[in-house]
Amino acid sequence: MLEIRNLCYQVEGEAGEELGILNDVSLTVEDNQFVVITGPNGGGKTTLAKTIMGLVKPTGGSITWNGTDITDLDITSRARLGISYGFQQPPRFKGLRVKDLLALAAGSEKLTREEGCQYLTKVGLCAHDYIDREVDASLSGGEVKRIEIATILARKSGLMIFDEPEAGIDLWSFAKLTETFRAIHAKRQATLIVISHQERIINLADEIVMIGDGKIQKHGPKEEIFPQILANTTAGCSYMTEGAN
Ligand SMILES: Nc1ncnc2c1ncn2[C@@H]1O[C@H](COP(=O)(O)OP(=O)(O)OP(=O)(O)O)[C@@H](O)[C@H]1O
Repeated sequence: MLEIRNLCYQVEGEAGEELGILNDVSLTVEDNQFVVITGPNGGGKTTLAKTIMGLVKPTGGSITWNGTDITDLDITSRARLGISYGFQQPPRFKGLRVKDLLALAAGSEKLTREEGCQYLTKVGLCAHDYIDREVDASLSGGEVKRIEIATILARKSGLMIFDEPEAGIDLWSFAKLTETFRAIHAKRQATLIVISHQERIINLADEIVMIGDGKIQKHGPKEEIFPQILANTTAGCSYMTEGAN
């Protein structure tokens, strides 16, 4: 179980003022739940994901994973406890091949070529074309992104966090990816936290968390929250509700 209590992340603005990026965020995610975090741009979604992963150090509050307080643990220690994060803009590693990256992710388990290929297939990549390729600048953004998602799957983490996995991915690969998320969830293999604006991903969720202005604006079962979000997309904007005229 993931327990986030009163999490705050404040930074100093250009004029020396305090900016609250996350403001008193509390959230409990039960094991093997599929939670989608959504909300307006700049609301604080990525920052929240990064605090869970250990890439951003909160200025207040606590994060507990399966009873262990991980608030002050570094990213490596959190990864050892089974927490994985997929970047919005994944890094590339010169000299490393896709199969090496997947084997590194799988850790102590020996990863066969066939298993490596299966992970690539799950993210919509034609496995035999990619397994021996170097993870360098010759790969497109969408290819790198899918390879990174494949490494997260190979890690078999207890908590997988994906930041906008749909970004830069074509429709066919996206369909394959949503099917992979659905299958992980159906087998209750991991807790999934996915930052997304995509209806197809939101539809897979057990729960939706809507974040705006660094706060949780809404949180509840998909059946309850999703209709509210859809109804609110035009609220407050007279141009969208009344037309341009
Ligand atoms: N270190 C920082 N210093 C100043 N501002 C920051 C810092 N980190 C984040 N922000 C600001 O905090 C806000 C939240 O950023 P974050 O990336 O978490 O939003 P998001 O909800 O993931 O947005 P998007 O949907 O556009 O990806 C943004 O306005 C961002 O510019």
